[in-house]
Amino acid sequence: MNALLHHEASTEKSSSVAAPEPILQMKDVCRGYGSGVTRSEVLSDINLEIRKGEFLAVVGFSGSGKTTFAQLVAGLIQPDQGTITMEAQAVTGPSADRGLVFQNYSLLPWLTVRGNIALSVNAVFRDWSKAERRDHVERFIEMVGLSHAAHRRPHELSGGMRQRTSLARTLALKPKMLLLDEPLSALDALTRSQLGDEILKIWQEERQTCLMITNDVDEAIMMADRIVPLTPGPEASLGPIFDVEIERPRVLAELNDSEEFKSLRNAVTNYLVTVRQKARDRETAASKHLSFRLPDIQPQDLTRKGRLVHA
Ligand SMILES: Nc1ncnc2c1ncn2[C@@H]1O[C@H](COP(=O)(O)OP(=O)(O)OP(=O)(O)O)[C@@H](O)[C@H]1O
Repeated sequence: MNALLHHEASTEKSSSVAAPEPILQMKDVCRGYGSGVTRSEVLSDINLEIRKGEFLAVVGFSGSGKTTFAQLVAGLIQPDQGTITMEAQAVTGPSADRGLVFQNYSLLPWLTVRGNIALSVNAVFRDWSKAERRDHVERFIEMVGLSHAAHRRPHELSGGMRQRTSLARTLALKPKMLLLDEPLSALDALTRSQLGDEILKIWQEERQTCLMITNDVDEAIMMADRIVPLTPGPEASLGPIFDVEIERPRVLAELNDSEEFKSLRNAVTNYLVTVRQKARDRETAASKHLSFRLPDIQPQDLTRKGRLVHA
């Protein structure tokens, strides 16, 4: 496999240079939904260490379990098996330490941009003075470039502006770790790339740990230090980690001509396509062993006189 492929996600064995200490660890995590015959195992044997200060991207196909993964890390749902720890503390519920930005903004429609951000800031930083909180809110509105629209309500904003508001609201809580669950997927290509650049800029300034979930390999390479593919479900697991050693700042227009970028994109995409094909082959092979027993019934001639059914 490709030289950029560093190591298995499940085996964070040390190399000669010590890796930065992990902020979050997932050990043997499994998670499914339902019970009995309707039970489906979504994630299986997830092992991962997220390093302090890094930008890690999890890439997977639609339906593989990416949102389930993000919700587990956020503490919104619990593993059926295995453990998740952040700075040696078990993750047992949501925390202001892990700020989640969803793909569908989740803003309160009756509050303005400023009001949506202030609501969270006031709830979390209760011991701050009013003036401190107000300045803090304004700083984050400015950081995401929304000062001109701070008085507008969500229905008066474009999709990109709503996502910026949602990002500012989460960033303003100063989480140790930022969880981005397909934050750009609902946006058009131009807004997507602009907001992607802004997220990177903020990440570089604030040096928070960032975990982004995406189905877009190019976006992952553009933004991340490391990429982990999520294999197709059911029982999705993590594949090998790919290191992204392309220098920052990365400019998408320039990356398209970069051999390093193309080779990494091929390596990640080929890995995902190959595991998906293997999963499909397994399904096809399994379905061949299924035998259906037809009911023992005699066909009846419904056209016989007196029995013809007219529509
Ligand atoms: N609350 C739930 N109850 C039952 N099944 C669920 C639930 N949430 C997700 N699933 C199932 O788990 C699987 C993975 O869903 P999930 O949303 O985690 O995937 P995803 O990779 O984020 O998908 P997409 O990219 O399409 O948003 C799907 O088959 C989905 O139907």
